[in-house]
Amino acid sequence: MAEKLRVGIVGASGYGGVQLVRLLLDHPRVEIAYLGANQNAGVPFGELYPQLAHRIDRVCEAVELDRIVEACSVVFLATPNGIAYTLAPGLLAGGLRVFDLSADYRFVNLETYQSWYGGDRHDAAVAREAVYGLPELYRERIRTARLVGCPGCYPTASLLAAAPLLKQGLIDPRSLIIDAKSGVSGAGRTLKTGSLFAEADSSVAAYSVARHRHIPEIEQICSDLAGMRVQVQFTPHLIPMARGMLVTLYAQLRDPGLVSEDMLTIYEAFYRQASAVRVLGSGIYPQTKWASGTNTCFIGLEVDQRTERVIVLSALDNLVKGQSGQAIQAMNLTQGWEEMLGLPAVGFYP
Ligand SMILES: NC(=O)C1=CN([C@@H]2O[C@H](COP(=O)(O)OP(=O)(O)OC[C@H]3O[C@@H](n4cnc5c(N)ncnc54)[C@H](OP(=O)(O)O)[C@@H]3O)[C@@H](O)[C@H]2O)C=CC1
Ligand SMILES: CC(=O)N[C@@H](CCC(=O)OP(=O)(O)O)C(=O)O
Repeated sequence: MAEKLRVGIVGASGYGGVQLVRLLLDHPRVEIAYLGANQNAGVPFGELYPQLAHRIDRVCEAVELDRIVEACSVVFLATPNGIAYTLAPGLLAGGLRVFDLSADYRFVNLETYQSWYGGDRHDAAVAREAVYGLPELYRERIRTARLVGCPGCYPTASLLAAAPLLKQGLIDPRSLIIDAKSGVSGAGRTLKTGSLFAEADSSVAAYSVARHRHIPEIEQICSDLAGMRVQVQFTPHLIPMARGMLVTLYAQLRDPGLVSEDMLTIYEAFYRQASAVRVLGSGIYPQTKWASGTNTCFIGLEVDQRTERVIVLSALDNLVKGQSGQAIQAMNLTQGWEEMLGLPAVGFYP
């Protein structure tokens, strides 16, 4: 049996971190060699997450570059925006492969990043090397990447819903409207008033309307797919559940003669090789519950012949296909392993 790949997780104490631990503990080809945290540095992981204490006996360490380079061949950065770009240059120089779960390495243009996220960046050469980590769209580039900027939940659910339409020129790209709903874990484990039970329970609300930070990221990839500049209307909502995401996308068809069955055939062909995407049959619309705990994105659609619009629905688990699972899927590709190795495809349902 080949030696196991030594992987590290920076931000192990957060929601993304604990998902990575959960999934990597059951991955047959890796061993967890390092866990890093910030305020929780020095705390045994099993104390933070007693439900995993019987599976992993590691302390969350302070984030020190030399220690990570010495311990690992691959590292996942599950940290808030603005941390990865301080670490990735040193980790790459130390010979590691880096999978960043934050937004730091998702942008081709660093000025776009800085105008939406702020920060003072001096890592342009490293950023140029980064590959956008959505395997369904950039599989071949990911295979050879040393640095992968993994997309988060909203861009993943939105782009998987939109990609066949844009790539094949089926819609007027200016008509794209994306309505998205996220469970509260999307906001991370850090304390925030909006994530309190009394705020989020029994209530639904939109936020960051017309100014959410995922707009430029979604537009960047939509433009790449369409071969022209695309602007989208994107509205996120917080809904009272712990995990899960549902996107409803609307767009005006170029050919009003297309019916739902034609469109389903197009989507099925587009995602035939994509083991993390399931295109549902006619009249079946996805539920977040089906995707819970899995690295699968479920897609359903309908053409409304009255309005000449297509409506595409996509559901995923924000913490798995929308975050940690996606990063592991990218790691599998860089190692030449089966893309879904170690990743659950069957949900908890109900
Ligand atoms: N939650 C989600 O659904 C998704 C999140 N993402 C992205 O993934 C990343 C992680 O998100 P999430 O897991 O939700 O976040 P959490 O808030 O749950 O966890 C953040 C983690 O980062 C650590 N951290 C904070 N500051 C530093 C620092 N200065 N140096 C090193 N580590 C630090 C924290 O350590 P400590 O606890 O010790 O302070 C903690 O482990 C974010 O960039 C987020 O945008 C992407 C897709 C979906
Ligand atoms: C509910 C909630 O607060 N969600 C987060 C999405 C987190 C995420 O996915 O962030 P990145 O893709 O940028 O890493 C938000 O709206 O900012």
